[in-house]
Amino acid sequence: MAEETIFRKIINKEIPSELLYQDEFVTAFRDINPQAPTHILIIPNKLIATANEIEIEDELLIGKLYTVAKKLAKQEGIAESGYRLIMNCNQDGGQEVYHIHLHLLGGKPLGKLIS
Ligand SMILES: CCNC(=O)OC[C@H]1O[C@@H](n2cnc3c(=O)[nH]c(N)nc32)[C@H](O)[C@@H]1O
Repeated sequence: MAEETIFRKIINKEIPSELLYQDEFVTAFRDINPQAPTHILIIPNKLIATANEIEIEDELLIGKLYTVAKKLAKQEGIAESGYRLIMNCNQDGGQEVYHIHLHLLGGKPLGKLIS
C-alpha cells in the first residue's frame, strides 16, 4: 500500500493551505513554492502514488482533476490567456510528492516546454 504524504494533511485540513476547491473526490490548493503567478495543485482525495498507479476504475476521477482545473483557470482569469497542466511521474519526471497531483500553471507566458 502506498505511503501517505503531506497532502493527506492538506486534504484533512490538518495543516494550513489555501484550499481553493474541495469535494468528496478532489482537493485543490495553491502550491507552496509557486513557479508562476498562478500555481495550483489539483489532487484526488484518494491516494494514488504516481501516474503508473492510475487504474481503469480511476478514469472518471482523473477526468475530474481536469474539469476542476478548467473551473479554477476560469476563476483565476487565465482561461483565455492560457495555462499549463502538468503531472510529473517518478524521478525523471521530477515528482517530489508521491500522491498524484495536476499542476495548474499560468498568469505569464510559460514558453515552450519541449521545443
Ligand atoms: C516539483 C514538481 N514535482 C512535485 O512533486 O511537485 C510537488 C509540489 O508540491 C508542492 N508542495 C510540497 N509540499 C507542499 C505543502 O506542504 N503545501 C503546498 N501547498 N504545496 C506543497 C511543491 O512546491 C511542488 O511544487
